[in-house]
Amino acid sequence: MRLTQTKAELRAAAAVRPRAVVMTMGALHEGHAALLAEARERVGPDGSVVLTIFVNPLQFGPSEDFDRYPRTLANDLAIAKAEGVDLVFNPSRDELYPNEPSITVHPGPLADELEGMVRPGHFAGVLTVVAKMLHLTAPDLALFGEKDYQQLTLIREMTCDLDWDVDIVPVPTVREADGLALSSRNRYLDETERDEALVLYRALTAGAKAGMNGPDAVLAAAHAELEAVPSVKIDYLALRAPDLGPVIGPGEARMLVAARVGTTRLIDNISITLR
Ligand SMILES: Nc1ncnc2c1ncn2[C@@H]1O[C@H](COP(=O)(O)OP(=O)(O)OP(=O)(O)O)[C@@H](O)[C@H]1O
Ligand SMILES: CC(C)(CO)[C@@H](O)C(=O)[O-]
Ligand code: BAL
Repeated sequence: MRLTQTKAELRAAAAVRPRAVVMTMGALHEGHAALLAEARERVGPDGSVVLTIFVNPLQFGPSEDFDRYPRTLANDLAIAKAEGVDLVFNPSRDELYPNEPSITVHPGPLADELEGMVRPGHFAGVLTVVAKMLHLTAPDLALFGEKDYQQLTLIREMTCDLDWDVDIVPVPTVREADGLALSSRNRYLDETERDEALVLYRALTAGAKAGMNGPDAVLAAAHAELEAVPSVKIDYLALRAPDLGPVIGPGEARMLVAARVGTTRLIDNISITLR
């Protein structure tokens, strides 16, 4: 496994194909490992898997956790090696953004909803760094977790609308045994908050069980669970079509939730079949 910190080294690295990229902000856990394992499986033993680790300042608001975001490079490299990663790209901020970029990606209206309503400008920052990483790594496929469902949807929109020849592969959310979605931010939670955080998954599964009774019943069931733990502050609970447009009739839908547990903001989502 090679570690590169410069764009020049990355570009010069052997152009083995097929090539898969997994983009992360580091602090790797089993959710990231699942993306890397899927990447390795898809490219086969002769293809290459590239992992990017970069805490992207562009996607954090001024009062968000950029400074305290966990940075655990030695442990990340050990996980990457165990998952058969060929190349890790871990640039510094100055390497990736030598100047404050004057041109950034301008996402469509979905970027102003849900996460975007609470984190204005977040998805412009995400899509800008994803665009840069796609150009720099020139992959055949790029894998993203369904845990960040709106991000995945917007990345698909970007590569489709801009005709980029890259396969965007979704990977299902990896959860703890009790259902909590793995997230680098879980390490901010103390013991009490860790228990409280489980209400997100309880709300989603209660909603999914109510799917046979229609959208209103789904939302009511999920709200009832969330309201039972008033210390958890809801940013949004939404039921959408799989492409995050409005729900239109029976069939597949997505329920998405974001909430604050103490000072930690968590997100999760689930697929729901509406009758
Ligand atoms: N539990 C998970 N299951 C599957 N994929 C995941 C999971 N958690 C993160 N990912 C995916 O890993 C990639 C990198 O995510 P990121 O580095 O932000 O990790 P994270 O755990 O989501 O961190 P954060 O706490 O900031 O949300 C994204 O595609 C994300 O969707
Ligand atoms: C896709 C990403 C690596 C861009 O910084 C980030 O938003 C993340 O980790 O999900
Ligand atoms: N996992 C999405 C990256 C972020 O929260 O900024």
